[in-house]
Amino acid sequence: MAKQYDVLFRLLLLGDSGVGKTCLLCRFTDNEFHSSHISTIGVDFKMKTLEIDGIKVRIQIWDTAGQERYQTITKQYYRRAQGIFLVYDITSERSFQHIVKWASDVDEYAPDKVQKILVGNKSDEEHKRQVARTQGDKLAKTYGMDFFETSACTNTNIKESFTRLTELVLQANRKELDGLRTSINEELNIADLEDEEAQCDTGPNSQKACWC
Ligand SMILES: Nc1nc2c(ncn2[C@@H]2O[C@H](COP(=O)(O)OP(=O)(O)OP(=O)(O)O)[C@@H](O)[C@H]2O)c(=O)[nH]1
Repeated sequence: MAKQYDVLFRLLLLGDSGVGKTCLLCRFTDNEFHSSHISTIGVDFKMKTLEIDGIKVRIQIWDTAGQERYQTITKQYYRRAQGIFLVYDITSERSFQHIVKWASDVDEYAPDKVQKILVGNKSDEEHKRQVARTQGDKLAKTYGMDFFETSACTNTNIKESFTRLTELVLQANRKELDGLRTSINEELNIADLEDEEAQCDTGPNSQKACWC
């Protein structure tokens, strides 16, 4: 049976309760949007496979509870993440201010190599905006992160932001990736040889054409 994926990465969604982490995930994996807010309890995850540069990347995306009371549990998931979304809600100045706290938790608990991007969600709610796009841009630059304004509601920049973080994780794991490419190529070469051998064995002029 063909391999379903070449590499597996873990991504984590962090941010205050209600910024839309679960909705971002549901939109990305199932193309669904729920208007009700049912707070995540602890952590939950969903999977999706993306193909980047010919590599099938399986991503396991962990959705964490934004509520303070679950922080002890959720922090245990930081250290196994290769990529992190820091999410705020563009209609909540408070959720934007808290990004500093989320980022400092990431510095403390996640691996040094972890890749991060900043996401300002609910961009469809322009009339309620409290955080200017330039503020998001500026903060992202301070941290050296990419920045996306998204809407899980209108499906804006969802695929783009998940793909971008996955690309960054792939780049950061380039060494392992090159090893993977070699083994993929070796597998392909072996498969080619096997095909050739099969043709030699079964071809009509196998005695004449075959050198093996
Ligand atoms: N208008 C709008 N509403 C959104 C968007 N994303 C999420 N919401 C709404 O915001 C509320 C909270 O969304 P959730 O995805 O449950 O938030 P969360 O960050 O996972 O919350 P916790 O699990 O408590 O940490 C829900 O009522 C969603 O429908 C969006 O892009 N636009």
